[in-house]
Amino acid sequence: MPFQFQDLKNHCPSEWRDYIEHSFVRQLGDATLAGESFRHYLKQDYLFLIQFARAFALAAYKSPTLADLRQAKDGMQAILDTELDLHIRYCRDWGISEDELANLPEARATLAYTRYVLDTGNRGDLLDLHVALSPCMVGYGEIANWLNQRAETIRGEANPYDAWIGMYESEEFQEAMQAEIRWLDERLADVSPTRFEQLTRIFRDATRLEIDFWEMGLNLSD
Ligand SMILES: Cc1ncc(C[n+]2csc(CCO)c2C)c(N)n1
Repeated sequence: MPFQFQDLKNHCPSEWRDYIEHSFVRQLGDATLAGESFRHYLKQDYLFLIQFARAFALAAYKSPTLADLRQAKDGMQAILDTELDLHIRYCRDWGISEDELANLPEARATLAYTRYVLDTGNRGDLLDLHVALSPCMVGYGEIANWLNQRAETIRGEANPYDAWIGMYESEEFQEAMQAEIRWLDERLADVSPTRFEQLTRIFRDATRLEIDFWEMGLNLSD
């Protein structure tokens, strides 16, 4: 039986659920999340995005084929040329200036997660790195879909977090998420059970670090 991305989730169902259905996510959906928590999250997410651009640069270095190299370059370019600018504008709407963003210290949860991903990529190969990136690449799309099928979720102007959900439910983002799943399904089909066990550990750890990122937002921890 070839392995698939779905098998990674099946190997840590409680961690995956705790990430997707986290209190931060629920409160964001039903519009009860404290603005202060969301602002803390947004500020740290700016720093997170910068480190993720580095992770795509590492993916380029670790690319065995031209197609992989181009894919890594596109990922880095998307963050540097589009997403960071969008994020800066979004932060401004929430009262966070570019100057403030430029002088932020990294919270421990941001440090732990991003450096874990970079270290996993450094030690391993491109598949290890993609598995470490996958809770980020796939989870946010799943979160938007989970929120949309939840009765308690409020959409539209009554929810100040509506634009956040809108970003990750967008066709463009959902397509990028599916492309990542297809890439992983192709590679995972060829791995041995032992190799799959190693990859499961990486997936579980990265998912736990996503949970910590939500916790950091809720608790305003640095
Ligand atoms: C903690 C945290 N986890 C995941 C994402 C989502 N995300 C960040 S970079 C990226 C790749 C797209 O170019 C995606 C999907 C986030 N923003 N913050």
